[in-house]
Amino acid sequence: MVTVRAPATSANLGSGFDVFGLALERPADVVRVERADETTIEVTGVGRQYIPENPAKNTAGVVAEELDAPAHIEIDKGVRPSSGLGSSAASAAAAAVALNELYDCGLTPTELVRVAAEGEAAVSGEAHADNVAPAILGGFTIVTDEDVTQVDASIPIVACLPEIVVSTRDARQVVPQSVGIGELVGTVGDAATLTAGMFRDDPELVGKGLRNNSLTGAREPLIKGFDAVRESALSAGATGVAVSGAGPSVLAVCREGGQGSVASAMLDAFFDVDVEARAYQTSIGDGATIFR
Ligand SMILES: Nc1ncnc2c1ncn2[C@@H]1O[C@H](COP(=O)(O)OP(=O)(O)OP(=O)(O)O)[C@@H](O)[C@H]1O
Ligand SMILES: N[C@@H](CCO)C(=O)O
Repeated sequence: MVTVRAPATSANLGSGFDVFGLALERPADVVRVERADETTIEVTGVGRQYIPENPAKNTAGVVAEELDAPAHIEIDKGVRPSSGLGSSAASAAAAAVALNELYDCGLTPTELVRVAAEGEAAVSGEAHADNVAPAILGGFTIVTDEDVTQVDASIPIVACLPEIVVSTRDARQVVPQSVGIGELVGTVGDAATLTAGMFRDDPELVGKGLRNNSLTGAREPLIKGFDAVRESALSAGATGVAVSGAGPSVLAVCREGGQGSVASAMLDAFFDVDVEARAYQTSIGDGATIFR
């Protein structure tokens, strides 16, 4: 039996649609695998009623099929599904790392990212790896068709999750299919600024890189109260705010020790538009961890 904890993640970060991702210290999924003749899945924890136990429809089951590693898989969900915090990716990442260990497959962490991305494809229709990469590798990650690059980074974060459901599949429909040259130039500038900030552990630069972006910004209207929540977070000291992944979570980058006031400002702003929410005061953290 092997048990793995894989963290929640936040993808896109404004300027890095389908490219950037970061691991959060919390929340996380815990997945336990045991060898079996055929794959079965049991789900407990937050939002379990929305998660299929049919292995063909669960990201962890798809990973078991990809690795040809049948197992009884117990998933304890800490990351709410359809949260924008990489819920489906946390299970896929934890299952990939756990099954690689259980069956001694010998895959490298980067190879496991590609396997876990197939689990994501089963639920969102496309094998984007921007959540599974940080869920496995930790820190800040940059995913392209050819490569996965990981950078250790330490930045304070608030991830505010409202009681709204946005599915990744639906949120991908609102992203524009093309952008103009001016927008492209701005996006490259923001992405480069954010990346420099990650290397320097500099919340000011990372926050600047989250600036409003026409691709990921197209999702803001799907989140009731988004503009007010962003303004409140910035007034409370956040250096930048963006939709987390496909939403509805809202990510705020904070200065050292600034998470408390930013979290409470974001919760108040959601409350003012009658939306219940919870805020994780966290920071960029480690990837999947095996418990022996
Ligand atoms: N193990 C799993 N954990 C969570 N959701 C799963 C799992 N397997 C399948 N799903 C399905 O995936 C969907 C949730 O994935 P989705 O990508 O929409 O949310 P998310 O992972 O929280 O968001 P994002 O990718 O934007 O961060 C739900 O429909 C859920 O039923
Ligand atoms: N890059 C993905 C992340 C969500 O899974 C998207 O924004 O659709």
